[in-house]
Amino acid sequence: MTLHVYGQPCQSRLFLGTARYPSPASLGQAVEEAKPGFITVSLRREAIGMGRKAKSPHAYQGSHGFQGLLKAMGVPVLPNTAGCLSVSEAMTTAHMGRELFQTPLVKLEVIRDETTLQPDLPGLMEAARLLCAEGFHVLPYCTTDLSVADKLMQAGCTILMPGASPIGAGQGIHDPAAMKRLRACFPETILVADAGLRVPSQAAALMEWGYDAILVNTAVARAENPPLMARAFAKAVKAGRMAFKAGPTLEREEAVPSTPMAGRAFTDDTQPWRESAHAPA
Ligand SMILES: CC(=O)[C@@H](O)[C@H](O)COP(=O)(O)O
Repeated sequence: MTLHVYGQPCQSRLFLGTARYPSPASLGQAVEEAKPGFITVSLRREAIGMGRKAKSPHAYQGSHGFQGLLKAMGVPVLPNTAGCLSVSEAMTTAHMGRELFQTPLVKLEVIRDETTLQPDLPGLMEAARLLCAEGFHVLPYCTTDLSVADKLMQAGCTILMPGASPIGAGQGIHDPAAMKRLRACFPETILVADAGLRVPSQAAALMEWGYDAILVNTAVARAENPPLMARAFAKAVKAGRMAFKAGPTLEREEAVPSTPMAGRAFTDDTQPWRESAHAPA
């Protein structure tokens, strides 16, 4: 089943960040290898020749080279508000993204501070409310907090992007139970696991738990061989999704003999083998 992001079909369940690559060629090759569903672009950090406090789309006129590169990749762009420290800054950046890339989509980040890069949750909820009311299609970078998820959904978000661990730190999945709980509590919501992944097995695990997609940047961009790592993540996301659809067996506390009893070669009805909720076809 194809993933749709606010009605837009995705060619892949891997979304790729475009920052911190060693060169434009390396970024281009990584995108070529991963064939991601989206590439996400930080207006504040990526636009060439831009001051950090740029407030007008005209400040991005010097970024034609980078925009040309993005266009050449032929992958839908998801503008993001990475690095925005306030609601107003995130709103301004979202408007610039809409104008530059002609899309209502925005990956919304409102961060508390530049050291931890943790989401400022009250700010995030407020910005999400305002942007959704303006017709933006908002993908909020959030935590696994269930009440925050409720509020973001009430604001009009149909997709959530919970962080697995701090952005750029490569610490993997800090709290697997919380990631699984969010999945279980919001079975109909599109969940894109975001931030902190280091190796493809972590992306595969999240997909096995039923996450709909993965966003990764640093693990690919700062790998020794970014295109190869991009390809590895793409394969892991596919494998994880396939395993989820196949319906993994339950983990058990005790051993269960795998040798069948005489006359019962193909079934063992005394054992529940899977969760009752099955993966979609
Ligand atoms: C580019 C982007 O959106 C990042 O802010 C994102 O959260 C990815 O995090 P990693 O760099 O840890 O993969």
